[in-house]
Formats: sequence, structure tokens, C-alpha cells
Amino acid sequence: MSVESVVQLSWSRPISAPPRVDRVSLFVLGKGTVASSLLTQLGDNKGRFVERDGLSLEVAGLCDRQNGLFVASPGGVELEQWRNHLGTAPVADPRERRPFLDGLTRLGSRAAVLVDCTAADGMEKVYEQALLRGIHVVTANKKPFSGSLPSFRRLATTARRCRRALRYETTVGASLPVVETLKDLVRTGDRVDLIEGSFSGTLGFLSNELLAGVPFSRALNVARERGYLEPRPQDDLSGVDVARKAVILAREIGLNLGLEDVALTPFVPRELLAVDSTDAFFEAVPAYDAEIARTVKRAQLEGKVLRYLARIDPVNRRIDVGPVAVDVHHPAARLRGAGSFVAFTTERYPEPLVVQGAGAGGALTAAGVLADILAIARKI
Ligand SMILES: NC(=O)C1=CN([C@@H]2O[C@H](COP(=O)(O)OP(=O)(O)OC[C@H]3O[C@@H](n4cnc5c(N)ncnc54)[C@H](OP(=O)(O)O)[C@@H]3O)[C@@H](O)[C@H]2O)C=CC1
Ligand SMILES: N[C@@H](CC=O)C(=O)O
Repeated sequence: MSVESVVQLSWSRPISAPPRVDRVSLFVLGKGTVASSLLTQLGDNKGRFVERDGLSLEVAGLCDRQNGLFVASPGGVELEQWRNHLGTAPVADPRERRPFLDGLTRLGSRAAVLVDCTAADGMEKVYEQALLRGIHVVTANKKPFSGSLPSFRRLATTARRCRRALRYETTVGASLPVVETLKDLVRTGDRVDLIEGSFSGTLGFLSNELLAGVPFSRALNVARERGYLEPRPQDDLSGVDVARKAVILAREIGLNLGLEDVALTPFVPRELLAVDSTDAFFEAVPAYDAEIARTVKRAQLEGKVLRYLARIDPVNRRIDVGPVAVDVHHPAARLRGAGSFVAFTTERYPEPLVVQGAGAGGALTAAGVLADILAIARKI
């Protein structure tokens, strides 16, 4: 038999069994900017996941602060109608997720993933309940990784012991590959000497608008419309959100530091941050437009650009977060829009390894969450 006919035979042979499709069941917490983009991306890419990856990513359940929805039948929640279904679902106690997690484990999928798209407090307990049931966790919520050090440690240990994934790439730099890059540097034995950068897409965007002469209150409203702001915008403007990211990275390199160790200077005057409710806060902002514009102008007159930077110095076990007037040639000065960057100076990278790109936004962050889910699904 000639080579040609062998090739011909193998090509013409009918494919008897359809390719295997593995069901991966998700339970999504939140229905805001990130969660709603994620649900759209899951719906839009459904066919592609099946054809390309042999994966059926199904949303078995959803919940917000009030309602909870669980669909045990194959296919899960109808993604085109999730808002209606969730809106009419029974009221759920947001602190009680166990029935949903138990439901997820009973589905018999190849893998189950809890996906946290909230900024809720105390979620580390929910993650632990999930991990102990064999459920993987993907999250955009920074709080469990930057809060109490013992809780963070316990969480990491539980994930390891249960052999389940705990992925939180989007907690720093939205979908930019920051956390996994740092983990790889550490895993491969590199020594990290310094981490610095502009960690907030939101504050980068506001700085750029201010430099262009846009009043702060107007820029803040645009940031809100574009989905850049934290659920509690004071977390962005106080710098606490950046401090959380810095603590997450510091802990990755073995520094036992917490938020209380961060030398933090806010982005806006402290009196403004004393306004607690979000509505009252937005009402109070215009009164600070002139003062904030003057600070930006002062830096400009000195030929500098005002940026909000973070610096993690492992040698001195120090984290600094705050506004810095940088030279026009500084990498942060060149950022546009919601651009962010993180620079790792290490033994192997004396010229820093830089991760740069847009660092905020619903669609980008959702894509990062989805990439984390796919990374888990591909390993099953
Ligand atoms: N937006 C961005 O660019 C980025 C965001 N992130 C992170 O993603 C997370 C979500 O951000 P974003 O979508 O912008 O925020 P949103 O404010 O738009 O959405 C937050 C959602 O969380 C829900 N929620 C709050 N508490 C609970 C709870 N206990 N149980 C269930 N649901 C709850 C809210 O419910 P309800 O609708 O009932 O109020 C809301 O739907 C945050 O942790 C943020 O830091 C990370 C990177 C970038
Ligand atoms: N508000 C945040 C969004 C992501 O974490 C930021 O840009 O820092």
C-alpha cells in the first residue's frame, strides 16, 4: 500500500464518537460591573468553549446581596435571561452560601467553581467552605488576600490541602498577568528586590483627566460610568484599594505584612474621605475640584507629572503608597487612559520585568476572571 493511500484512508475514516464535552459548573457571586460582563462573555463564547476546548461552562447559580438562584438541571441558568431570573428568585441570606455550595457539588460536573465578583467582607470563610467541598475558587475580590494574615494563610493552606485551585489574578491590575507572573518568579527561585508601579487604572485615569484640565468631579463621574470605580469609591480615592494590591503582592514574596503596615497617603484630601455614604460623597466632591486642580498644576509647573504609585521594598520590609510628582521620562508619566504598570526588579531581571496595560474596566476584568476559570477547566 502506498503512503498516499494510507494517508487517504486515515482522512476518509468516519469519526465514530463525538468529541467529549466536560461540564464545568459555576456559582457566581455578584451581578455588578464585573459579574454582568462575565455572564455576557460566558454566553457569547459558549459555542467556542465547546468546539475548541471541549468544555461546557454552565452557570448553575447566581446571587447578589438579596437574591439567590440555583438551577440544577443541565444547561444551568439561561444566560440571556439571568437578570429576570435572579430578580424574581427568592430572597437569600447573603451570609449563608452553604446550600448553594452543596447544590454545586451534587451536580456531578467534572469541576465546580465558585466565582466571587463582589468586594464583600468575610468571603474567606465562604471560600473555605467551597474548597473543603472540592470546589475551586476564582475571585476578583482583594479583601480575603489583604486582610488578616492568619485567615489568608489558612485559606492558602486549605486550597493546597484540598488540591483545589484558588485563583485571584484580577485582584491586581484587572486582567493584566501580574499575580501569576510574580508567582512564577518566586516558584522558579528568583529573588525579588523591588516591586513598584502604578497599580490603579482608576487613579491613573483620574490623573490623566486632571492633567488635561478636566475638573475632578467630572472625571470621577466618567470613571463611574466606565465601571472603573470600586463599589465604595472611597476605597479608590483613599488609596486603600492600591494598598490592598500592594499587600497581595508583598505576601506573594513572603513578606508578612498587612494593610496596617502600609505608609499610605490618599489621592484626595482627607476631609473628603470622612464623608461615609456614597451619595453624600459624590455630592461633596465638586467642592474639592479647585484644591485638587491646584495640586496637579503645581507639579506641572515644576515640569513633573502627578501619579499615584506603590512601592514594595522587601529589603526594608516597607510598602509606600501615595501620590508622587514624577519626571516626564518616568514610565508612569507615559501611561494613558486607565493604564497601569507593575515593574518587578529581581536577581534575574536587574532591568525590571514590566507588565503594562489598562488596569480597570468591567469587560477586561471579566476576561481575566474567565481566563482563571478556563485555566482550571483545562486542567481537569
Ligand atoms: N471594576 C473593575 O475595573 C475591577 C474590579 N475588581 C474587583 O471586582 C469586584 C467587583 O467589582 P465591580 O463589579 O466593579 O463592583 P459592583 O459594585 O459593580 O458589583 C458588586 C456586586 O457585588 C454584589 N455583592 C456585594 N456583597 C455581596 C454578597 N455578600 N453576596 C453576594 N453579592 C454581593 C453586589 O450586589 P447588589 O447588586 O445586590 O448590590 C453587586 O452586584 C470588586 O472586588 C473589585 O475590587 C477588580 C479589578 C478591576
Ligand atoms: N478601582 C480599581 C479597579 C480594579 O481593581 C483600580 O483601578 O484600581
